Amino acid sequence: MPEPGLSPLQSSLPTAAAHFGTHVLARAAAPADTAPAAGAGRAVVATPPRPDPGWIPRGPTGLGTAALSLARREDVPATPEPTAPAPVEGRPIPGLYFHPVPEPDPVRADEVSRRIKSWALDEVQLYPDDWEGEFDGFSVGRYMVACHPDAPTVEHLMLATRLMVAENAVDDCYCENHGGSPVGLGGRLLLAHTALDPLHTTKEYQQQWAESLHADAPRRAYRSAMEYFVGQATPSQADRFRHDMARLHMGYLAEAAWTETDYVPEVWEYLAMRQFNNFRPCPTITDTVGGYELPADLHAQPAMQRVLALAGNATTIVNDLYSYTKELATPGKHLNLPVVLAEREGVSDREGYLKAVEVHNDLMRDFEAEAAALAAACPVPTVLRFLKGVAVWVDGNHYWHQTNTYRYSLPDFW
Ligand SMILES: CC(C)=CCC/C(C)=C(\C)COP(=O)(O)OP(=O)(O)O
Ligand SMILES: [Mg+2]
Repeated sequence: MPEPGLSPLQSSLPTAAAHFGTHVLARAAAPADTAPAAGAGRAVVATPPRPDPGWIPRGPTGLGTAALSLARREDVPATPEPTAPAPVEGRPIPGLYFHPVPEPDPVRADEVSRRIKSWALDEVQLYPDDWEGEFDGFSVGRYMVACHPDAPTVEHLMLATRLMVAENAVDDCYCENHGGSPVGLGGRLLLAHTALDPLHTTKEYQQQWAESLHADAPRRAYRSAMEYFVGQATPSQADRFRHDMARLHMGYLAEAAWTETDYVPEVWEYLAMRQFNNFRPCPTITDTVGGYELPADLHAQPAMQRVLALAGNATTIVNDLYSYTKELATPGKHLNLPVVLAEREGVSDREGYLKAVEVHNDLMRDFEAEAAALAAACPVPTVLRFLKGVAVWVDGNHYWHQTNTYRYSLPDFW
């Protein structure tokens, strides 16, 4: 049984780590530019964050071990005075089960914001001038710093940040409101997917393909972000990511097919589509961003796959809830869980929304229970750290949605 006040994951993971006792590597000193430690508060309602419980295995310490660790200090400019954390804006959805996170380190967030803008403008020519406000309003630096508090350096954070921006560019420009359309989407996605999973063909055609990767902003972004990622990830981490992205693209295609035929899926069908059109590619790179590797066979075990699916689903329904009013305001019917519930179960918009909150909460609780069970059954340090990384990503994702008042606002249902 979980201790009172702790989620099942919180209470079982330290136990599992303690089981490993002397095998767990000593904690490496956190770099000066790191955000608050990964032990975010894990209570149901907003409570002050807990300190790092200290059970997350870090890199080796001691004389001569610095070269073994990716967790080096880094050249992020120090602020002369400690910067007071910005107050959290935006209110959480009433009744939503979530865990508050420590305010992301503003120095890191600013540095990631600076580097990502320079990448977007100078390296991949991502957007025209008049999209700048929207790019800034996305606040991707704060997002990624909140989701990856254990990243050893800003460059590790940049791996996740470039991919996040590229993924959103593909969604916006191919599928949604920046010129996207369901018509012809399959062809566009397939060709963009080759920026992640390269074409191997004859010399004659290889060149044309290579040039195509520079033909539009989504492909330039995918190509470049993947090049950086592959430079840091192991081959199996890169392959894991490609698999998750193929899942994502399949989800986009199902959503587009339903839009084209005006089909409103049954609730379970919608949930199946949203399991693929999903944030999953983001938490599953937590080990690469953290500078370690969850071995492929441990990632592939069915219990881990279930945990990842549940985590991805909870994070994605969070998006459906926070983006509900934004999506209502777009032309045509935008599918999200509250809309599908209201239509398919014949309830009011408000009841559909409130039921979607319950679906989310059940997914979150299942995720936490399954993660705790896996941690107890397989208390390997990389498994424990990875599970923690996924849980922290889930919490950081909620934080970003709640606080991104530029992008999201809540409906008037309470
Ligand atoms: C970052 C990433 C892998 C995104 C893939 C899918 C995606 C864009 C989401 C899960 C977000 O959902 P949605 O398209 O509804 O986004 P907004 O509501 O427009 O923020
Ligand atoms: Mg949405």
